[in-house]
Amino acid sequence: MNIRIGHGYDVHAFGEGDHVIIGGVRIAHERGVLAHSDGDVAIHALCDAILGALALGDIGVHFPPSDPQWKGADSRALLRHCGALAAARGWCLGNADITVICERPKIGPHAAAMRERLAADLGVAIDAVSVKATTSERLGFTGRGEGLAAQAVCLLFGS
Ligand SMILES: Nc1ccn([C@@H]2O[C@H](COP(=O)(O)O)[C@@H](O)[C@H]2O)c(=O)n1
Ligand SMILES: C[C@@]1(CO)OP(=O)(O)OP(=O)(O)OC[C@H]1O
Repeated sequence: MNIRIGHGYDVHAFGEGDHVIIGGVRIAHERGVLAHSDGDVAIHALCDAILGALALGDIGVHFPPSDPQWKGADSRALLRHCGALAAARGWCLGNADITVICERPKIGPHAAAMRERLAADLGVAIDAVSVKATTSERLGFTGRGEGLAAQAVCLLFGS
């Protein structure tokens, strides 16, 4: 069996707004995020992990921020596209593990819904997708509440 590993990282600064979208879940919040798309930091990191495992460049190559097509884009559609790129090359997702880094919002209450949506978009069982969170103990830009960050790793397997 062949296996591939991929890693992704993304950041979005907070801006005006009353909600954020993380892991495909809309969460009421006193700030929004600055983004060309819906600014889903967890999905962007996961897309980059999948693209990295495939050695197909990064999310900006496939969905350029300069392209009006992606303005306000639903990141779940981008994730489905990345999953399809893997499937077309004979790769299946073994598992993915995402860590969201922020003081707020709290991710824990939403993690199950995120896992469900991400697993559905990638056509895998929910136990193949993990969503975790950590603060950065008030240190750095996430600690100061200036934005959201996320890291993701994934394993692909193929015959
Ligand atoms: N945005 C966040 C951050 C953290 N959590 C949960 O709280 C736990 C403790 O966080 P520490 O940074 O103090 O280690 C963490 O393990 C998460 O379960 C969260 O839900 N949302
Ligand atoms: C998906 C895209 C499309 O503009 O979303 P953005 O909101 O620009 O987010 P970022 O993570 O900075 O870069 C990825 C982009 O390709």
